[in-house]
Amino acid sequence: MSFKYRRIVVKIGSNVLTQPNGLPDQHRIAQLVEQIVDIKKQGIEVILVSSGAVAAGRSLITVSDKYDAIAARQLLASIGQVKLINNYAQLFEKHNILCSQVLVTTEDFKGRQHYLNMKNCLEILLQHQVVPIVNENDVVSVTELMFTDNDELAGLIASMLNAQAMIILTNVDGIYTGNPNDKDSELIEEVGGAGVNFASFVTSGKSQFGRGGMITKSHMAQKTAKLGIAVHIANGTRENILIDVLNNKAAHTRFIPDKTASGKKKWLAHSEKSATGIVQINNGAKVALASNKATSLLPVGMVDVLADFKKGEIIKLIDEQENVIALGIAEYGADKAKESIGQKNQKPLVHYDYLYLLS
Ligand SMILES: Nc1ncnc2c1ncn2[C@@H]1O[C@H](COP(=O)(O)OP(=O)(O)O)[C@@H](O)[C@H]1O
Ligand SMILES: N[C@@H](CCC(=O)OP(=O)(O)O)C(=O)O
Repeated sequence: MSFKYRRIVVKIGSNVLTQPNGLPDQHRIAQLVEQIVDIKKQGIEVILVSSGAVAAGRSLITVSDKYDAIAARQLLASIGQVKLINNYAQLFEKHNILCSQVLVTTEDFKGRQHYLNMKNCLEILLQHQVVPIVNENDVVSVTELMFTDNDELAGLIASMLNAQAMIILTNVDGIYTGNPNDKDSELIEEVGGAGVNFASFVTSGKSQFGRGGMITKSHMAQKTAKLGIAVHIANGTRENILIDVLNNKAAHTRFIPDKTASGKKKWLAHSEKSATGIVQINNGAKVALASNKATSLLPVGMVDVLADFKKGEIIKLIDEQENVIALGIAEYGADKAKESIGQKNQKPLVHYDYLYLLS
């Protein structure tokens, strides 16, 4: 059996692109480009999310310890991104394929209009047979503006573009039941549904040049699969890995996708950082929202408005224990919401179509 996808996001981690001595692994990068070209020839659209700017920068310049970590990262990424993208451009050119550079920050995903601008940009590149190569704009994104890592960015891009699958290439075969170097650890080949507690067996250890580690990768994979996108975590250091994953011939970890969520719900799923308002709901409302029925949030289930919001803004719904349980778009502003707290027969504050449950 092979997986039939029309559009995929491929994320390549720094370790896959870099040799242990810190220099770019030209041979491997060339082989990955060749596989992407083959996949494109099969009529599958590919968006590449590539890490490696900081690692490439490190191979070109030495930064003294006296500079703070953020400044050093800005310097390395600014120099390294040029090398990284040049490398890709030359390799794709050999196959008469154009690639493009798309550098983003978390700000580019906030606000529906900005989000749609970004989506249009990537769509027009794909319509012109270009391979977009996306990376975080590490030069300007500092601390609070940063993505957790490029796995988060890849999940956002896959959701934004309604991809059917996301392939995350790292330096191990997938998620193991323990430390991957431990002989008792086994590769988990399939993850279905929510509720797996990755923290119980995935250690916080990272590969030499990685940023997030396997825990954030697992959470992001689970979140993405919940939106209806299949996620494959596989070993990018193995020959022919992309083709083998698509033909289901490589041992790796696959997250089985849920039912496909709508575009609005996919956007909401990644919008927690853009939420303005906070509304507390009672237990009855929490149970009703979590049921399989398409339920909107009615004022009768509201307990309090803890942070103000305007009509059309994203709000967080929290339960009585103050856990965030959902994100939604407010049908009206905080003033009107406060007036209708606990009342029956009122217009829903969040319509089901604009509601995303976090668990
Ligand atoms: N249970 C586990 N299964 C697989 N990898 C794990 C596990 N626990 C920790 N890891 C570590 O996670 C690393 C991969 O994550 P990361 O460093 O973020 O890679 P990348 O640079 O590809 O994003 C592996 O090299 C491995 O050392
Ligand atoms: N944007 C950074 C990479 C950040 C990142 O998430 O790295 P990785 O964990 O190797 O995927 C860079 O290009 O160096």
